[in-house]
Amino acid sequence: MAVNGVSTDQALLDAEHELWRTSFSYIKSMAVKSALDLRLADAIDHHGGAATLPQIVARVAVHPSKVPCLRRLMRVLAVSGVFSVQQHQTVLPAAIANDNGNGAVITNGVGAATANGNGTAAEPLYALTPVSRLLVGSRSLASIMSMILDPAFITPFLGIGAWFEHPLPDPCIFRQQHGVALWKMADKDPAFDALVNDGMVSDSSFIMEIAIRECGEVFQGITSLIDVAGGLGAASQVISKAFPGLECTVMDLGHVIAKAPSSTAVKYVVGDMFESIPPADAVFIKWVLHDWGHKDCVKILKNCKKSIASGEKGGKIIIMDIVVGARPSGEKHKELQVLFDMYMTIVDGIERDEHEWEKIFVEAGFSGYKIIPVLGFRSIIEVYP
Ligand SMILES: C[S@@+](CC[C@H](N)C(=O)[O-])C[C@H]1O[C@@H](n2cnc3c(N)ncnc32)[C@H](O)[C@@H]1O
Repeated sequence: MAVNGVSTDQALLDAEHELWRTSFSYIKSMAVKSALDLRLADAIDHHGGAATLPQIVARVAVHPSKVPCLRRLMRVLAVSGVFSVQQHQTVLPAAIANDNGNGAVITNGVGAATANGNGTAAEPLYALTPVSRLLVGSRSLASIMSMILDPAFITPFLGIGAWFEHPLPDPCIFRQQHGVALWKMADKDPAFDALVNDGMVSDSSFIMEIAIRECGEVFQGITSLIDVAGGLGAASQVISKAFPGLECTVMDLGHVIAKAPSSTAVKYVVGDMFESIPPADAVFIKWVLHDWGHKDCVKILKNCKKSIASGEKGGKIIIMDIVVGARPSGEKHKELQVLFDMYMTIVDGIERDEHEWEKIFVEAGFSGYKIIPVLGFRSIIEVYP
């Protein structure tokens, strides 16, 4: 707060606090990355969803010399809401119990325990929260988070200041950093390809089950669906299970389709969405258009329109992507949507508001659209020819 135009000390300290918090946000990201690398959530899950530090240490690959530091990592993850922490009475080894009988904090090698003088101590108990529950089990988001936090995806952002300052020839910061476009790198480097594809599978497996529950009606009444740039087809696998009568085909680049699962109800075809898209009643296109600029999106959607023109029923495009500010939950998700928009500079992509989407649809020759904002920070958009 300012008094006569001069900030009070409290206002200065509050502002300093915010500046540090924002500048230190990357420590939270790196703590999540450590949790993923060490599989901390799995270790806690193994103990029924809550575990002491010694129990966690017994299940993760932490070097003994780093064990004392793990408590500090757990504390960051706890203040970030990834885990919760409670005190838990534990019987102390005799040497420790005798060492300190006055309730002072002592360290037993893996964390801080408070001795209470009767041979027991309050040992922190770390528990899974709704956030870390998303990192365990069959619908885990661990792979997509590992992808986002991989050095290949982080390092381009270290040069973002210079990217803004200079008229660099390349609008794409990934290519600027790595000398090759993301999808080209995926083609050439199998480990990177697996990182991307597995990440996408984890995201699709998670969000598509919710999509089917929240707005499954968008897939009703169509008999064939082409999942454009569908990766390894996790989204189509979920759709196909929910609608067994619906013939689902995934189209993607050759190096992706080569790794697609075989013997499933879903078909896979190699194709380039900038060239042509096989005919179907409806096109599904998830988390693709935000990778591309306006002109490229118009081109892709024109090809989508040609695909459904030859289909018999349905005749629509089903887009899953962010619509920045889409109501009713626009304000709640605005921060994440804006962060995503900045993030998409990695491939010279963009997150669009309704107006920007509409311009693309009109230019691609579509007559109408409907935004269904029921997927958290993302929406489904139905687009009609
Ligand atoms: C962000 S991923 C999305 C994958 C999938 N739709 C999902 O959400 O899980 C983008 C996909 O676009 C594919 N892709 C890139 N360029 C393509 C092109 N020209 N034609 C077809 N697919 C392409 C990539 O191989 C990758 O699988």
